[in-house]
Order: sequence, then structure tokens, then C-alpha cells
Amino acid sequence: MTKNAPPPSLSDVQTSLDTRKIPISKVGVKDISYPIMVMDKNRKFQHTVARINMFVDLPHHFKGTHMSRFIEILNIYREKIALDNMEPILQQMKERLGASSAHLAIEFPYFIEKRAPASGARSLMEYACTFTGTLGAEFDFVLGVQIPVTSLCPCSKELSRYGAHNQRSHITVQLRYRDFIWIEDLVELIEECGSSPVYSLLKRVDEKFVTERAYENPKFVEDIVREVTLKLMAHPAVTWFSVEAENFESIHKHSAYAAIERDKRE
Ligand SMILES: Nc1nc2c(ncn2[C@@H]2O[C@H](COP(=O)(O)OP(=O)(O)OP(=O)(O)O)[C@@H](O)[C@H]2O)c(=O)[nH]1
Repeated sequence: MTKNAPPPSLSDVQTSLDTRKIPISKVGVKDISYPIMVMDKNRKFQHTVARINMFVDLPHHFKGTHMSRFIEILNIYREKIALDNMEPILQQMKERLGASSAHLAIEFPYFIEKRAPASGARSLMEYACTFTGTLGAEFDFVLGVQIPVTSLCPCSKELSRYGAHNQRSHITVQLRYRDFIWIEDLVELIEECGSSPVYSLLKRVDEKFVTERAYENPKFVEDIVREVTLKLMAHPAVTWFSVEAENFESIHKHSAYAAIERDKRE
């Protein structure tokens, strides 16, 4: 081909006919690293980097979806990938990909400034969060936050002459809500359900404080999910939730685990 020859026509394999008669429920792009903006209770906005999954359904007669269009949509929203734009992004995905349902999952680290309990020393704590949106006939949104806490075993405390095994635990909460909920408020509420919150920065006075607080406040993994359930059942904005707790046991090589799900709309 000479340098000035017209480009060959490129066949569009994706739109060609598939004869297997099998529709696909989710197809798209996964694990895109992308900058996003999250509303911050104290600083208005927080910039962070997310891992994003974008999927649509595909009717049986098409061979493939158009993967490039997902990224084009992300590029349109660029700096404005935020909670407020979840539904418009999903709408664009449906329209541009001719789909009847679209799914957008955004996983990101969110940072909250905390004060150590005795010294008041400030530090930033990272919380793993998720925004999960689906648009079919209706828009559905689920907020997810993972809150690390300390748990101290009530059984070990009861049986042992001194000490009690204790460990870091992850409480993972997913929720649907009718009125906006700040991630900061959710973290504060859920942290109270462990034996003690955890911090990035503790001075000696703080270390004594959290050690004694955990000892005075022993919790099984079951206690944790039950206490979270009581709090979220009483929260007027929450309409549905699931809570999981995983204690990374310090006396075992495995974790202790518990989960509860409640739909308050039923
Ligand atoms: N559907 C599909 N596409 C894939 C896959 N792996 C890579 N791709 C690539 O995705 C790229 C973009 O495809 P399209 O989005 O259809 O690109 P396009 O036809 O130039 O864009 P439009 O005109 O918007 O349809 C192509 O290079 C495909 O080869 C796959 O497993 N499935």
C-alpha cells in the first residue's frame, strides 16, 4: 500500500450476527484505574483513584459489545465521575451501547481525618468504599464501606487468668438509602460496634486507652453484626442493608465470620 492510499475499510465484527441465541447478562470492561471525585463532609470534595467496572447486557443476535465506548463515556465525565453522575453515566451506557441494563461499580479508597482518643493527634485513615449502580427500568444504588475495628474475644476474656485474644476485624456494610448519608457518619456509627476503633496514629497515652477500651468491651463476630443491625434498623434513611464481619483471629490461622441482611421496605 502506498503512503497516500485510502485506509482499508475496517469490518465491524462486534455488530455481526451471532446465531447461538444466547443473550449475555453482563459484558464490558473491568478494573479500569481512573481518577474520581467523592463528596467530603469537611472539605467539600476529595479526589481519589478508583477501580471501575462497566457492564451492559447484550442481546443474543450481536456477536460483541463495543468496548471502546465504555472508555469514551468515562472520558466525557473525566473529573466529574462522582455519585451525582452515576445515573447519567449509566444512562449513557444504555444509550450508546443499545442495552436494556447497565452496571457501574466503582471501588475507591476514601480518607477521613481522625483524632487519636487521648492525645487528640490527627491522622488520615483509609476506608475501602464502593459505589454500585445499576440502571434497568429503574436506577438502583448501593453504597459500600469497609470499616476496620479491633475485636476482643469475650470467651477468651472469661476463661483466661490474664489477657484475651484480640485482632483486627473488618466490618463491611452495604446499604440502600432514601436520604443522603455521609461516609464519615456511617464510619462513626459502625466503629462503635467493635471492641475499639482503630487509628493510623496512636501515642502511648492512646495505646493504653484503646487497649483498655477493647478489654472492657469484648465482642464476638456475632455481637458485631447484631449491633450494626440494631443501628442500621434504627437509622431513618437506610432502606436496605447487608453487614459482614470478619475477625482475622490471632489464635487461629482462619477468620471468624458473620453476616446479616435486612430489607426494611418489606
Ligand atoms: N466485543 C469485544 N471487543 C473486544 C474484546 N477484546 C478486545 N476488544 C476490542 O475492543 C475494540 C473496540 O471495539 P469497538 O468499540 O466496537 O470499536 P469501534 O467499532 O471502532 O467503535 P464504534 O464505532 O463506537 O463501534 C476493538 O479493538 C476490539 O477488538 C472482546 O473480548 N470483546
